[in-house]
Amino acid sequence: EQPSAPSPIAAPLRELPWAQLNFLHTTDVHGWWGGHLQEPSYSADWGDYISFAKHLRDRADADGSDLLLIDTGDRVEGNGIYDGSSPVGKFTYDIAKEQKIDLICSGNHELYKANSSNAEFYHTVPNFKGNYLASNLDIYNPETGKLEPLAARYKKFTTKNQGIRILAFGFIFDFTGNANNTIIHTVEDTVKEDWFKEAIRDKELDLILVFGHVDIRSFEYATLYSTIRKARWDLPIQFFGGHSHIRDYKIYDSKSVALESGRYMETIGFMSIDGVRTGGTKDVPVKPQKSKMKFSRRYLDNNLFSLHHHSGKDSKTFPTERGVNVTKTIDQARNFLALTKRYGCAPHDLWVSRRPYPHKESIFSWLEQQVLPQTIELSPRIQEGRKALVITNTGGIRFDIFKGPFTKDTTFLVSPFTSGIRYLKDVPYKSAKQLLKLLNNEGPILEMMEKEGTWMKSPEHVAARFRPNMFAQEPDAEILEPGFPQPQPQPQAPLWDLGHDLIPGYTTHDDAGDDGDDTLHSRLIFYNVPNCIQSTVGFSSSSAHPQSQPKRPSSSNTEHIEHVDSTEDDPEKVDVMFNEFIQKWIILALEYLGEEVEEADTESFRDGMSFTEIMKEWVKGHWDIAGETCP
Ligand SMILES: O=c1ccn([C@@H]2O[C@H](COP(=O)(O)O)[C@@H](O)[C@H]2O)c(=O)[nH]1
Repeated sequence: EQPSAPSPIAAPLRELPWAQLNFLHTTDVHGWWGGHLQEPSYSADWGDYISFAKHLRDRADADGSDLLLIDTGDRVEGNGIYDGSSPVGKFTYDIAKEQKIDLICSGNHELYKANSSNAEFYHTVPNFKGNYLASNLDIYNPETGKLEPLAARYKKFTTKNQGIRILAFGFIFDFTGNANNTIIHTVEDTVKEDWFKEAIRDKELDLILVFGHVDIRSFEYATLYSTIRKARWDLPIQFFGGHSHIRDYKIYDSKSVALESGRYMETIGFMSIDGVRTGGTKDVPVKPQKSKMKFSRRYLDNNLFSLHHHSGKDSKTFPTERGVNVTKTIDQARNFLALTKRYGCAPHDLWVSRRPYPHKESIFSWLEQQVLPQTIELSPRIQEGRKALVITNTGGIRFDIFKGPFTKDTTFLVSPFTSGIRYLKDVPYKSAKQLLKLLNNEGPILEMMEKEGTWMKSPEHVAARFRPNMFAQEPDAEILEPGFPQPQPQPQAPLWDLGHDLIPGYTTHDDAGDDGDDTLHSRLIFYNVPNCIQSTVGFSSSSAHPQSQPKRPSSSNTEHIEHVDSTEDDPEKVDVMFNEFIQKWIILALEYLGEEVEEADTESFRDGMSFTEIMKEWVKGHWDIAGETCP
């Protein structure tokens, strides 16, 4: 782990369900190679993961089983190690490649910008030569300009010890927000391709493995499952997914399941299968597929207490030379980038999902009530007496702020993106004031987003559309102030009786039940958030816009353009300001409201200064307590 990482706290653990064929799975790492330096439960780093995988590979070699490592994309954007270097990603590729990953693919974050997809072409694909798959992804070759698959469409291989013959595909969901140097073929189109149909008809197969940057409860995986199952009624099909940043496990049928392994190096997913047919090796005879196969999953908290336990090692025997070197490389990169440089001191925690919105400890309430209005009120147009509505998407905010030092690192963890704020001058207020509802509630904009698969919320929150019980019910307004709902102790399995005080953390409920997490935790409550929040700037406090602080985000189908109360102080026109990332949706929504606006009418705020920089400036100006100690 990194030198400043907090030590993990001992906790009751469930064992690894080790079997004939085993997998370790990472997804949505988003550059968190250094692990979590403020959270003991997730404080192991990529170097530790390298040591851990080595021990498990040795175990497989010793008992004749197999172990495969999988990563399902979104390795970039979300941490100073990636976003804080110039050019971005300077250290990322060399760190990532030190792990021996058997199957790897791209996520959407590798594809938002041409420079990151080209970096896949130049770095990740060759670094994982033969293991990178791109079943539905093409790139315009930056050397020749020709469109070609980013990597092989599929791969057939035989496992080292058991001789299991595996056909693997590496997909990305039907993403449409990519830069124009890549092309994504929809999954529906891809399964109709001759090469796909031929590949799955291969008779010399023991298992089909579909991994991808795809929500395991999505239409895309449902399509892949039904297509393959129709062709191969009895073959095991193992899915690995990602993108929605959650721990989840789906059972398709008795021979097909899917695992999703969280986000940000918080979780290492473990999966095992027993009863797979073996093609035979010199040590293992040909064995038929068992009529009753066994699939098991475990979500490991990524900390050294867990990793030592599951590898049967201790602090002396765990670190491998390669792992230690990678830990050092990460530390050197962090130092080079001065990620611990302090910009201010956060007076208390601010949460993305662990408090409802609005709430005094919601990161969105902080942005809405402090950062955005206090920044934008200084702009010349507001100083001249104009008013503005400032709208930003909640998905641009990626992580919590903990009480204490707010560093360069924190800046990128919270807001890694480069988009700035843009504005439309003098929009009729009668339309502008309807915007937030249109962006947040069901209606034409949400229908279009669903169709396109582009979202304004964070992936965790988007995932809730397939998982209706994911979030706590909206609490009543009364309980929001002055305190907040306390996590309830959860009745637990017998390990609870060992007398441990359980640490709050993931308590995953999935298709196999409640026993997937390796660490027994007390339950954390998560709350849903709207797509967008809005600040009002330049309004007198008595005429503050009614929608700036929704009491309860509404989900009614008819409310998206309902009448919003007018007051006498209503201006005739306001500036509509918004995060550049949602410009398309702002324009569409205004058009829907009857305004004639187009991209060319928008202007950049403060010469395109990124929202990330804006937040950093605010922290320096408001939370800087030079000389004072910061807890
Ligand atoms: O420039 C950007 C890029 C993305 N977002 C937000 O992130 C999600 C996608 O996140 P994943 O990790 O891929 O699931 C997207 O829906 C946006 O909400 C952004 O705000 N700005």
